[in-house]
Amino acid sequence: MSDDEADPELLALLRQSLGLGPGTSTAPPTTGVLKSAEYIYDNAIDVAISSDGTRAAAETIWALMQAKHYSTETWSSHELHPKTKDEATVNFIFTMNLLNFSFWSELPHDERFAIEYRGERWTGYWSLVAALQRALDEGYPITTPTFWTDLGSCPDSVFEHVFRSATSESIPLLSQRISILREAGDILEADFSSSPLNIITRAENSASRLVNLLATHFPNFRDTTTLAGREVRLYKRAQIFAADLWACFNGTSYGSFTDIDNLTMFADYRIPQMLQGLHCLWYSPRLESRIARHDQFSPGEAMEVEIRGCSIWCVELLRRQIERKHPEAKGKLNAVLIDFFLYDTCKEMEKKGHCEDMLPHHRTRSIYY
Ligand SMILES: Nc1nc2c(c(CN[C@H]3C=C[C@H](O)[C@@H]3O)cn2[C@@H]2O[C@H](COP(=O)(O)O)[C@@H](O)[C@H]2O)c(=O)[nH]1
Repeated sequence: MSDDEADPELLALLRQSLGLGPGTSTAPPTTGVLKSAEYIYDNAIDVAISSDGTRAAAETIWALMQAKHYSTETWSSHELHPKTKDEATVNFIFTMNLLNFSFWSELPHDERFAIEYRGERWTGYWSLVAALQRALDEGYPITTPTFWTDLGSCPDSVFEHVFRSATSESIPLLSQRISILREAGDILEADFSSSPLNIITRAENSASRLVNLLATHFPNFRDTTTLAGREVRLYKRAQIFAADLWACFNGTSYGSFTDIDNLTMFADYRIPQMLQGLHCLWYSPRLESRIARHDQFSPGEAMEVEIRGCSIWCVELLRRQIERKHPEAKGKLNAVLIDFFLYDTCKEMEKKGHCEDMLPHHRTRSIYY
């Protein structure tokens, strides 16, 4: 394991004691996520990857991405995503990715947690983005880290107001979301002068180093678990933070990374559903029946880890397959764009009711995704 794959926390302490800067390692930094994904795939029992399914899906995905001219520009085209290319948007993206987890609901669509904003009801990930935009419109500096730790101007009731639902269902894990913001505010003050920009600067244009810095300093980004006795890293929100910056800033300014292609797919609960629906992922009958009956999977149980890890590895195989068949894709395609494309496509299909006949996504209540 390269020293950037050693335990990031231990490494940071070691560097500090040696008086070295955080980014002094010579080896190109890696996060260890892709290696973890391959290990999970090699040891999985209830999840497998279909080579026929992956080959077919690679063609479909590439054709559709081409037809849609899918690129980093797509990120800013979403109505609710911030449009200015400045520090305020960096803070918005950081806040969003501290909270970008677990929106799923067992209630019927019109009863589930929703945020009313600009005359529309937003659910899922978009409910989070809408809540943050609405709070800013209402004058709450919700994307300013020093606000999160100011109990005088930001008691819990402010967060309850910011995330107030248009239905009787509250946002899932509200108390955890509040704790995450308060803790992140304290850590930012202690280690980064209360500015998320300073984390990006310290990453020295390396997306991997940015991911490792988040995992080292912020427990809520430390999305790791074990499988068959070995620690595995998934780092879903830490990676998507770097990816959102890259896409929002079109690979320039605060989104300029020399190693963006080292990021993997983000192990959430939507993309695995798409990969299974595209016949890339195969689930064992016992796993499929648990998902079909909306069983809750505990964070870290083998089946849940296998779904997440094999999804990451499957997108890596999709990327390799596309580049094998379409050499022109080299340098234009990476796991981030495939992931973003699959997420957006899944949401478009859901809007048209095309997800009804797909196996549901798996249910895990977790702050990590
Ligand atoms: N792998 C992956 N997971 C993603 C996203 C996004 C949104 N990304 C935006 C940025 C660029 C894209 O173009 C999207 O516009 C949210 N999620 C995750 O999904 C879950 C929410 O699902 P639902 O409840 O159905 O909205 C939850 O775990 C959330 O963390 C993604 O892109 N990739």
